[in-house]
Amino acid sequence: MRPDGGISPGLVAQQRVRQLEQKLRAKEERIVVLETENALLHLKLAEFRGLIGRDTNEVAQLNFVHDKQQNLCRSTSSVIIQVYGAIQRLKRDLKNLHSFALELSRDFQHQCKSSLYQVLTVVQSIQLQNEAMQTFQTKAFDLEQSLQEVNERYQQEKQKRKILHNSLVELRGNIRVHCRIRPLLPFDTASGHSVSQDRHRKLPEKVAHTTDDETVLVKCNRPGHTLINKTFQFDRVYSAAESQDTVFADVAPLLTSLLDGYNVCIMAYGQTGSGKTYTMLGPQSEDDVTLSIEDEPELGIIPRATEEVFRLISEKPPGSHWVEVSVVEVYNNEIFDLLAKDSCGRVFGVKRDVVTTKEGKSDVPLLTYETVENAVEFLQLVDKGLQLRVKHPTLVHAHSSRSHLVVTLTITTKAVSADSFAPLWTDEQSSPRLSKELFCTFPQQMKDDKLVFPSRASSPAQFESTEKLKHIKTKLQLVDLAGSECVGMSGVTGVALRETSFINRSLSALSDVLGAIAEQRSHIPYRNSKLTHLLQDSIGGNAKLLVMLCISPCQKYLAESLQSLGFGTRARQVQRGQVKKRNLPMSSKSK
Ligand SMILES: Nc1ncnc2c1ncn2[C@@H]1O[C@H](COP(=O)(O)OP(=O)(O)OP(=O)(O)O)[C@@H](O)[C@H]1O
Repeated sequence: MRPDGGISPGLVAQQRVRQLEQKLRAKEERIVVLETENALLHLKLAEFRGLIGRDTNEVAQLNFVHDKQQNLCRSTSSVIIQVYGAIQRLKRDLKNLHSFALELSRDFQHQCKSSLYQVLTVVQSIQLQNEAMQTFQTKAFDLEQSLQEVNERYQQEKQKRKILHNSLVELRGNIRVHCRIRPLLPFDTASGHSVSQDRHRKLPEKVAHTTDDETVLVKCNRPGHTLINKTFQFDRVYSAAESQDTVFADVAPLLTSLLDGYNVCIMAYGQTGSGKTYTMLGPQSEDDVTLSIEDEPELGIIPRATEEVFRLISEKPPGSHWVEVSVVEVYNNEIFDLLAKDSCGRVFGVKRDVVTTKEGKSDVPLLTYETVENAVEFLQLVDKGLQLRVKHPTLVHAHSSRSHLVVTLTITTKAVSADSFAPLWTDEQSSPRLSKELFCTFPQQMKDDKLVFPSRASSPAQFESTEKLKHIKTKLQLVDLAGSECVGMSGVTGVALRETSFINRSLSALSDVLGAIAEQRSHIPYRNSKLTHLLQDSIGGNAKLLVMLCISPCQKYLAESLQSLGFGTRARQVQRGQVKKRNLPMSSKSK
């Protein structure tokens, strides 16, 4: 140190060196530290470089991934853009849809409202209808009740009508005689010219007239001859103008009786050409005898009666009745079966015989019976039979029938045993009577199938005879008699004369039978001719007979007309009175 108290420069330099040395040492230490740190940093750098090397790969990979992601992002963006566009469109659609749905919903609401309104209206109208229906138901119930009452009354009235009908028919007698005067016809003039066309020729004189519908007046005043002025009364008289319809209208009630259990016979009697065949069958041309339902206005009693029978049957319980037909002709007192067939099925007339069964009824063994179900089938059968009927020209007309034609409809009625018989007949006034009568009067017959079912192998009646069911048979015999002419008038000789003689004999036998019935003789000579024998069940006794007298109005046939009117008058003498139903044993009468 210096006396002035100041610090020498050496010292200051020393201090300075010491300080610098200290600083150096501190710097060196610092350098060591820094070198250490540097070394460490180098290490770290190396480490980091290593890491960087690794990371560079990773970065490359990441870059790759990044690129990919960017690509992905780009494609995603485009997808997103597309999706966005789609979403926008969807939004628009949704918006449209929404507005459409709104519109729809408004419509729906509107429709709902109107439907509801309609439903309400319908419900209201248904309610009204228901009320009306209830009123109707009440009315219908009332009506049903009154209908039932009316029906009951109708059934009662129907039964009363039946009683009245049968009483009326019974009061009219079991033999009725009607007379039909035919119009003048071309063959009435000698030349055969038409009556209306041949104005210059003198018209044939008419001698037979109707004065009312029950009286025939025959008036003839020829110079040199006795005056004839006679009236004849019959149950009904038809003028020339009266139609087939009118004639049948009076016949039809008998058919009701047929189904009530009576045998019925309708026969046309008269001289040749007087209109018997016309009345019974209808008009027939020379070469064609075919009957047809189409010729309706001209049809005669036989086709009409058959139609009526089928109509009446149709009102009965189904299957309770069936109809069989036989067609025979009685020629020269022989019976010919006009429905018999040869082995080839051709129809030809076969001779048959008529016998009396032990019950006193007439039967024709082996006679052909055909079951028919309607009038058309029936007409076809009758047509076949008519083809075989014997006809010859006479002086009166060209196709005169030389045989008696007998068409028989046998109606079989199914009836169950006595205790259950009534139900089948519930609609018939006569049913209780008939059933009672059948089972009281004919117990033997009901037991004896031979009576109820005569010898017919093919008959359904016979088939069912062993069953509990029993059958009642009634017969409708429709007869077109051969002409009752005088021999001189018909102008026949030889074989034809023989025919005429047989015809007249059988008609005379018929007249005798009616006479015997009229006189209530104990013996009725049915067996004097095949004709009367055949018709035995339908004439007299309990049967109803209608004789249709056919006469010509011409003076030329005066004698024949008077003869026919006489026959009719005789037939009419038959005592009127209660008619018993069919099937009474007739043994005492028919011998
Ligand atoms: N009421 C009538 N109306 C129109 N024509 C009739 C009438 N009656 C008969 N005739 C006609 O007279 C002719 C002779 O009649 P029909 O053949 O019926 O006589 P018939 O009595 O049966 O004769 P026959 O006994 O000879 O067979 C026939 O041409 C027929 O058409």
